[in-house]
Amino acid sequence: MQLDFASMAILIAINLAVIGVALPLAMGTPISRAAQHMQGYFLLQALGWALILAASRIRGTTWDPIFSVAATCAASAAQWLMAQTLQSWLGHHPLSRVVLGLCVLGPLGFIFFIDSTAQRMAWYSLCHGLSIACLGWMCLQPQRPAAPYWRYLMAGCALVMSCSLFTRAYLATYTQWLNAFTQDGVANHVFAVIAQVCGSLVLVCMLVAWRDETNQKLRELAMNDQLTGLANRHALLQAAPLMQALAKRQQLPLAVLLLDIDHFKDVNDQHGHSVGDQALQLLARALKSEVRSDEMAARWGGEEFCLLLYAHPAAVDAFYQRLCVMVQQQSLQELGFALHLSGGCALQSLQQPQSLPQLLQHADTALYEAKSNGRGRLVFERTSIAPALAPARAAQEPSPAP
Ligand SMILES: Nc1nc2c(ncn2[C@@H]2O[C@H](COP(=O)(O)OP(=O)(O)OP(=O)(O)O)[C@@H](O)[C@H]2O)c(=O)[nH]1
Repeated sequence: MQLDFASMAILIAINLAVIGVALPLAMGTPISRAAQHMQGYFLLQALGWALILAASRIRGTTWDPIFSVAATCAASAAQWLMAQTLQSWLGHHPLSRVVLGLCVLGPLGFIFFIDSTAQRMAWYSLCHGLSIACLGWMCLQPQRPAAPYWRYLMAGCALVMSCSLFTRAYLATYTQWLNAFTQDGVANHVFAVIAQVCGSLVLVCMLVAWRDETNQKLRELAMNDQLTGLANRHALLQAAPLMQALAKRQQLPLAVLLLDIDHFKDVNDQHGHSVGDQALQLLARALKSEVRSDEMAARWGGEEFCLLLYAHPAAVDAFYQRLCVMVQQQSLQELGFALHLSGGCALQSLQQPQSLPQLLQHADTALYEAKSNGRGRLVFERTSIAPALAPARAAQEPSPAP
């Protein structure tokens, strides 16, 4: 079966136009600015192929050069839109100016060499190949790190495309083998297929990598507290059943510790809301440095933090003491006054494990008791297995107001 260039060009143009038109259906409307650029890329490429085909049908007439120049303009504009899409994803890159220059020089040189089919083709292929090589380099040297594997694949596609365009420029300049975009024969077919497959692959990679990144960011937003960078309540509630099950299976102690900054309202009132925010961030930093990687610290809400620790009561108590000293020292240094903490703790019974809401309820009751009894202390919930520690902590000095 023989496939002539005209049939192939028609198929490619229809294919690109359909992708361009259907893109909003796949991505959902309204589409982002980057997706609009991508849509423009497909539609302009389709237009470029249609114009090349039209020019080949009217060879020798005055319309031939006009259609041919219009085709190169469409392909160059598509190239520029691809660079724009890439930059929307990976950030602005200085090489984009070079791409813009090549996208302008390509059609200009094409007009300059308009009388020689081989020369104009060689020039345009060279400019196009260089600008695609620049896009490949932009994928390898992004302004911000992102999806390395997808970027390597995109850079590989760009390399294949630019090599095929340089080869085409060479063949057009030094051989009779290939001297027109529309010439029938294997060479042009191969170049057309490479351009379409690699061009589409680059854009698909961009879309998939971008979508993955966005999903990842959304997951992080849903699970993290924006002010402190700690896990949020939702993340803790998700992680807790697994930690409870692990503690039960391995017979580990599991403590639910609620921590609350004392007189935090006064911090805000006396020093301002931004200092209050700094105080929360300071405590979060201390928690991150003290809590082990298999345990969990989350901002429960306001100035209250919830911790899940694999620790016996004595270890929880030691943890609390260490944390209080650290937070007091750091807050004195950084904020000019000392922060004090109250804590309420409930322990999961190894014999009759309670549900997380029950444990939280018990920890909250213990925290309330710590607050009522003067603050600046850790209270264990009464049914927990460390009754001896509660009075010991209760003997502490109540924390002064900041
Ligand atoms: N700066 C800042 N303040 C917050 C934030 N979330 C909650 N707050 C403040 O935290 C304060 C909590 O006040 P209270 O519940 O009365 O607690 P408290 O003053 O610490 O009193 P005790 O807990 O009884 O010692 C309120 O003034 C809230 O406005 C936040 O993200 N940033």
